Amino acid sequence: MRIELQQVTKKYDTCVLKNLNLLIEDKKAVGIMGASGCGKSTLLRQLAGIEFPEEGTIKVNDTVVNRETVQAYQREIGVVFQKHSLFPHLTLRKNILLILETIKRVSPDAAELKASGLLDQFHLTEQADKLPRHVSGGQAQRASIARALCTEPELLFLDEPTAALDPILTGEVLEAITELKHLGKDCIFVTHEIDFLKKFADYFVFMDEGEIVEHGPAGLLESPETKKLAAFLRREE
Ligand SMILES: Nc1ncnc2c1ncn2[C@@H]1O[C@H](COP(=O)(O)OP(=O)(O)OP(=O)(O)O)[C@@H](O)[C@H]1O
Repeated sequence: MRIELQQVTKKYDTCVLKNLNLLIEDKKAVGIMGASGCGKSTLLRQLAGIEFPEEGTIKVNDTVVNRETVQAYQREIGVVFQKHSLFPHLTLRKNILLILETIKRVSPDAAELKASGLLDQFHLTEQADKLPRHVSGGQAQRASIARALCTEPELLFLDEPTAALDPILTGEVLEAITELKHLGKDCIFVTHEIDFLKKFADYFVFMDEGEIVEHGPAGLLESPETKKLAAFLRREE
């Protein structure tokens, strides 16, 4: 994937992203890390076109992400949030079928086949016909990942997908995320799971108070240049 940020500024009550500049090329899995409240999820939302910055330009692969391009762009990406975003009144299977039939406009038979394949891949066959509230948080989150994949996006955004889970379910979901790599999907991943990130990501972005303090490939975590990143990594150990 290729990500380019030029002078990106996002304000709510205060300035949350402060003049971000970044160029990442030819990476498969980018991890965004930093202390709570530093702006990681806000950056991810701008990259996914869920919100737009007040200033600056965001380019992901060949698309300048803005209000004009966002509709087509969002058909090409998948997003998984902290808490699963499944429709509560639909079974796991129907959550996937709905997306396939309405967004991808595939025939009911083809949709059934695709949904069953994805549910099987994420070890959810036994839960396929249950409602989200009748499965575990980890299973629901795995179903969210399966649903995000059903439109066959090349690029997936994951915003702390394990934040709401206990350690066992976290392990389960992280395993499912590892699958994404085998599937050849590009991922942009916000997480507190630094150990997992070390194994998963091939590029790291470290943020602090709305700024990108350091970014680079794996060596970044072994020999941080700034005291801020060194301190952050010590705290996370
Ligand atoms: N919709 C919003 N309206 C107002 N302020 C917001 C909004 N979303 C985020 N913020 C504020 O922006 C700052 C950055 O939040 P963000 O969620 O991006 O941080 P984060 O690094 O992802 O944090 P965490 O790791 O705790 O999820 C915080 O101070 C937060 O309170």
